[in-house]
Amino acid sequence: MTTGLDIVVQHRLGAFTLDATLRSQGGLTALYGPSGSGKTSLVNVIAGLIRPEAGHVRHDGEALFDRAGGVFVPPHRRRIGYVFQEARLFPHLSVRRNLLFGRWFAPRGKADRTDLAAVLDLLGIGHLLARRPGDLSGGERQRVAIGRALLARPRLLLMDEPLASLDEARKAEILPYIERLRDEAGIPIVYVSHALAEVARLATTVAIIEAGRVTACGPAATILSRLDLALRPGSPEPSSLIEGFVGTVDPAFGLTRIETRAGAIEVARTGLRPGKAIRVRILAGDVMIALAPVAGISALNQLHGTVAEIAPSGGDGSGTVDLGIDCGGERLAARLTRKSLVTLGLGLGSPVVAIVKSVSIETP
Ligand SMILES: Nc1ncnc2c1ncn2[C@@H]1O[C@H](COP(=O)(O)OP(=O)(O)OP(=O)(O)O)[C@@H](O)[C@H]1O
Repeated sequence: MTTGLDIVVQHRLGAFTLDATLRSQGGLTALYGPSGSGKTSLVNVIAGLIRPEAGHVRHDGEALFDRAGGVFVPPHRRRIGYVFQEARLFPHLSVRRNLLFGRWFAPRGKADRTDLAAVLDLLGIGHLLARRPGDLSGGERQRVAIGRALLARPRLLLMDEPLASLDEARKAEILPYIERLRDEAGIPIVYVSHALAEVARLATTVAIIEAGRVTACGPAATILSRLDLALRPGSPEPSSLIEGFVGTVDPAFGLTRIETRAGAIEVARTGLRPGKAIRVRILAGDVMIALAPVAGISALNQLHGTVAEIAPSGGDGSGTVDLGIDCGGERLAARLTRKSLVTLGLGLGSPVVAIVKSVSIETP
């Protein structure tokens, strides 16, 4: 029997197409991607809230959905717990009754008192039983919502940005409980997030979702080392992903201006809708560093910034270094030789001009 999740789905939602393949083995699988990339849709497919046009969803070898085989297990029969962004507790019920409501859905005879005690202990919510949701902090409410889902004895737990509505302090408070859940409860978790730090901390497996497709999926360490949203010094080929929107188009030269916090970036592309949110990727090896703007050069894009990070790109003794350059709040990765670093006299805080040789568009 194949264990874990095995998903191949195609489904249209208006103008959006979900066309995703995902396989993961237990632990915590993070679905990571920008807003609107299809994370929630994929979770809804797993939960059975969306019936895809084609494909299959299998869990531990059992088909929950199989278009060709005519299988569709309804959501309430899937034994899948779902924790949303906001806790969705019943405001008029105590924490205890909210929790027991979850247990009501557990398969008969399987839930007993030990379950409740174990869940209270796991999530540190034993002292809250008599309170009502309105008297809890956001983090406590979320812990109760997780507890309610667990008490239904799910085979799989779906968590869709469960920390998104919490401030930094509350997030920090709840993260250790999610780690415990991952390590101790033995229930596989599918966890949606667009926060890299959260994914890096929690994920066993990472699936990157972009424009409805899973563009990378594998062990967290492998995928995160390829992830370039944050500069990752020492990775094989660091790059930067910069968010912006489509500005003016110059049809005469076939160029489009992308407005970003790092400054305007011209790309050799037309046909992009003005105002559309877009991301550009710049490979570290495509960035040259100068101490002042350079005239008489073919590169169109020169971004002003300061050196915020310097790290050797290979092991010690490597001839190259990776720089993290802060350009108006965006982080640009640049790879240059150690000799250039010394010749230019660069150190942390040095003002520089990043000359960008090539740019690719990430979200067409
Ligand atoms: N019922 C629907 N009809 C038409 N379009 C839809 C429908 N549901 C979702 N979409 C579109 O599908 C795309 C993916 O939405 P989804 O909520 O899955 O993204 P997401 O990655 O979870 O985003 P976020 O991080 O903002 O929650 C979006 O462009 C959304 O507008």
